[in-house]
Amino acid sequence: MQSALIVGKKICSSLLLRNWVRPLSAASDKLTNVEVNDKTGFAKLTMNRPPVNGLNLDLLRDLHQSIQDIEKNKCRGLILTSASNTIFSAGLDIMEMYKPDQERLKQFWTALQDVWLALYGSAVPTAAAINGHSPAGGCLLAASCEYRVMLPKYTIGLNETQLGIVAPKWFMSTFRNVLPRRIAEQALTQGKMFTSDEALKIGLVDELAATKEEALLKCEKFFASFAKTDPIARYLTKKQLRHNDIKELLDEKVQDVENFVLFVNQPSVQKGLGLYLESLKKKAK
Ligand SMILES: CCCCCCCCC/C=C/C(=O)SCCNC(=O)CCNC(=O)[C@H](O)C(C)(C)COP(=O)(O)OP(=O)(O)OC[C@H]1O[C@@H](n2cnc3c(N)ncnc32)[C@H](O)[C@@H]1OP(=O)(O)O
Repeated sequence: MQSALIVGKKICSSLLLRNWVRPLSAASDKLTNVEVNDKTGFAKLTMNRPPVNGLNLDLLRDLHQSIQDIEKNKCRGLILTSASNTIFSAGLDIMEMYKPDQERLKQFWTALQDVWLALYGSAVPTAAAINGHSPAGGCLLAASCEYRVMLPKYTIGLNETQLGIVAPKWFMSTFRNVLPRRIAEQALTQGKMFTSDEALKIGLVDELAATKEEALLKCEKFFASFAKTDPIARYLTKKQLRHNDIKELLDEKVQDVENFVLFVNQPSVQKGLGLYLESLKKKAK
């Protein structure tokens, strides 16, 4: 592989002697972990924020950094997955939105925008190995990738309307990029969570796999399908197809943060989030 290491160079080169999988990021306290296969050039980006990979400010910043590192290293594919055995990601960490610190709330939404822009617009081919439940923000991350492989008996979807929340435009365009418009409209208005089988049927995921290992292999097979394409032509094609969605957010990025802050601070929204958090905690008892 041609890529140059940018993080943890010494650790990585010593690892290379005994193992062809090297970590791109060396810090042990990170909420994401990146491993690059030097034979294939494929990077596995693993979210690791127990118990549910709730997307808080720190995880979002970490994800953004990792996506940028993978991109700078000119990896040949990025597979997004989870360290949990049952949850891909529970979506946005509701604690970031409930009784929030106002400055942090802005940073939080900006970090989510940045992750989406980096992942949805990535020059590197992207795939998600969805090895657990994937509601809301978790579904957004998976749907931002170019290919999805899911394990059976989990659920995935943009459930915002069920929480009394309106998904922003760029969540919706991500769904519309994957699903036929009519199905996207129904799914979004119903806030529907799909089982793995249902998700396969409507095309929200591309394949099912029995195990995480099989899911990772299927993602790699997807990357291998580009073997005969020119990487730059491939990227420019993807870029043009996704251009309008990305431009729409870039043009309204600051306004979008303001809309979010205004929305979250509404007393009725705060009340709804509080009740939802309580219901999640009661369920855990
Ligand atoms: C105009 C523009 C306007 C803009 C308008 C604004 C748009 C906002 C868009 C919002 C996007 C989102 O992603 S909103 C987030 C939506 N996410 C969800 O609805 C998922 C909710 N969670 C679940 O369904 C489940 O937890 C699930 C993920 C399946 C895992 O189930 P399990 O039984 O394995 O685990 P649980 O016992 O439920 O959860 C373990 C612990 O994690 C906590 N937990 C679970 N999900 C959590 C979450 N998302 N945030 C915080 N905490 C969470 C639980 O309370 C438990 O806490 P303890 O009891 O303390 O251990």
